[in-house]
Amino acid sequence: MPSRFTKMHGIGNDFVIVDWREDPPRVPNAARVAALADRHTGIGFDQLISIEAARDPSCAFYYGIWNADGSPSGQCGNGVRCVAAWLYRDGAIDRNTDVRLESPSGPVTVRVLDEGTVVVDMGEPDFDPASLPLDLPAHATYTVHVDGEDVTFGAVSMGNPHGVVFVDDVSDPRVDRLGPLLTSHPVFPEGANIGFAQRLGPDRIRLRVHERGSGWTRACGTGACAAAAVAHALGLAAPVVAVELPGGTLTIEWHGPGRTLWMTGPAAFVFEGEV
Ligand SMILES: N[C@H](CCC[C@H](N)C(=O)O)C(=O)O
Repeated sequence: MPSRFTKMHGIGNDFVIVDWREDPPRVPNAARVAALADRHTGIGFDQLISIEAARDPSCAFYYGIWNADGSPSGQCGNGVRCVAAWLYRDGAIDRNTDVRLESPSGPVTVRVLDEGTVVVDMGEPDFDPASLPLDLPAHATYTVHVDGEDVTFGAVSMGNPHGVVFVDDVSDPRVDRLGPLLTSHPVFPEGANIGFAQRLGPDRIRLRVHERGSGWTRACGTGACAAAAVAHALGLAAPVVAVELPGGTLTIEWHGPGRTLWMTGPAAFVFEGEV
């Protein structure tokens, strides 16, 4: 990978952004990504994100996403806000203007409100187990046996797979135990990001997410979208929900099937670097 990078974060979910717009598409070496993600011996990040030339001519740019262990992801909600803020600061896109960007799982539309706030049309949440992928027949919720107990979750794809477990208290040690076990549970053949959601009211959810490939993160944008979508689908949430993650709060708006979902939140620059 080229040596220059920008360190950014979206409510504490941190990224190394690399500019590969002039380069042919490539897949970074997983071991190299994992070495750079190491917080003691590398740069440290939850996800590596590349900005590349669009492959879909209807989109302005493409972005690629790799987890801290080097595995690829189809989508990243906090990351796409950082990509939009990066492109705006670079002069490549305008503010208050809808711009289509191409993710590995298809297009999303971003609008930079100012350099630090971005709203994203994340597309329609997909509850089809086949597209998650989830190795169970379609249902509103699913129950699996994990570590001696039955755990019930809702599941949705936001371009990447999510399971959402409603709990009374996200700080319960049970959450710490179940996160890694569910992420790698055989019902998710490609793994999943697992959100533990505490409903604080119809318009407020507290959430912690154990991410596939990156572990516990301070925030997961697609996890916030997934929690709000599952809560709305189960009749537990209003269309506009504030999702409180350990690193900050995102606003998620979804009006139900046939509609796309909107995520609004911050994007922050940390430093420029070279390796
Ligand atoms: N942190 C990201 C999600 C990364 C998802 C990744 N862990 C996966 O393998 O799907 C977000 O803000 O949406």
